[in-house]
Amino acid sequence: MESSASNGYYPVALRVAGRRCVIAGGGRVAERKLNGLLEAGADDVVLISPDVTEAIRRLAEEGRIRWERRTFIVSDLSDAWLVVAATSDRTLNGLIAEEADRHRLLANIADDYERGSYITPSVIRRGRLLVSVTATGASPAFARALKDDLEAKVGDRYGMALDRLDELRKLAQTTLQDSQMRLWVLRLAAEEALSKEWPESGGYDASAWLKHLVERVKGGLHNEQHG
Ligand SMILES: C[C@@]1(CC(=O)O)C2=NC(=C\c3[nH]c(c(CCC(=O)O)c3CC(=O)O)Cc3[nH]c(c(CC(=O)O)c3CCC(=O)O)/C=C3\N/C(=C\2)[C@@H](CCC(=O)O)[C@]3(C)CC(=O)O)/[C@H]1CCC(=O)O
Ligand SMILES: NC(=O)c1ccc[n+]([C@@H]2O[C@H](COP(=O)([O-])OP(=O)(O)OC[C@H]3O[C@@H](n4cnc5c(N)ncnc54)[C@H](O)[C@@H]3O)[C@@H](O)[C@H]2O)c1
Repeated sequence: MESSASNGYYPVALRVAGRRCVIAGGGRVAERKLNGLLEAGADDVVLISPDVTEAIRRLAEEGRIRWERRTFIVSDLSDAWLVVAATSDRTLNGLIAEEADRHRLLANIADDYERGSYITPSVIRRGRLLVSVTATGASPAFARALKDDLEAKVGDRYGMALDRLDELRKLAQTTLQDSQMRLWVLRLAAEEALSKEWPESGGYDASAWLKHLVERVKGGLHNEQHG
């Protein structure tokens, strides 16, 4: 198989805030998946397990999640949008996989990932930037090691650059009517932002940057026409 051939996974970034996420199980794996959901802004998490780790117990006490101290039942899926099956009961995890498909829910099955509809990548977050790495089940340890390696290369400055690009893009959308010009300007801005060392504070002016980019694009067009 060619290395570029499909590995059977379609990457997405999910908006979990305001959507019910149900976790079955309260061990080490459930805790890791829970932390991932909370980092992503999940605010309606129900975790069902007769016992939980210390960290999960604390999150429940703080009101960040709802912990139901009992065994999981299939009807727990009825209000769910996403489910994580992370119990030590293989039969139950398999049943959750089947029921999740019947209910058209996104499901992560921790002990048998091929039965679930999604797997969890290893992630780097820098403000608006989200880099996610997955070895699609071949080696979770490799996904983590590659993420650690990339982490050193993806600096905090990317987060700041994206805040500025966001501001610039909004300004360009309201002030540049010519869509071709807008496209060139935004592509050039992205290139500049990637290579630029931004000053930590001050010295940033979206209008001035936009003006400079428009001039660069016009300069390039001028050269193309006369070159
Ligand atoms: C990335 C990460 C995200 C997260 O969990 O948040 C994640 N596993 C992480 C760590 C990790 N997990 C395991 C080890 C031990 C070493 C090893 O086995 O390699 C380590 C390493 C460690 O702990 O350092 C054991 C393990 N994992 C799975 C199984 C069951 C199976 O294969 O069926 C078993 C065997 C259980 C057993 O033997 O009993 C399954 C999955 N684990 C996945 C994700 C999904 C695909 C990942 C991919 O390939 O990209 C997938 C398929 C489904 C899913 O869970 O979504 C997170 C690192 C987060 C970070 O730190 O950045
Ligand atoms: N996907 C991954 O990243 C990954 C990594 C390691 C292990 N695993 C697998 O994930 C599973 C969980 O691993 P762990 O280390 O968290 O195990 P664990 O034994 O620490 O935790 C299991 C949890 O399941 C709960 N549980 C058991 N039966 C239940 C039921 N009927 N209803 C609700 N909760 C129930 C227990 O109370 C406990 O909290 C195992 O099958 C393991 O092989 C997956």
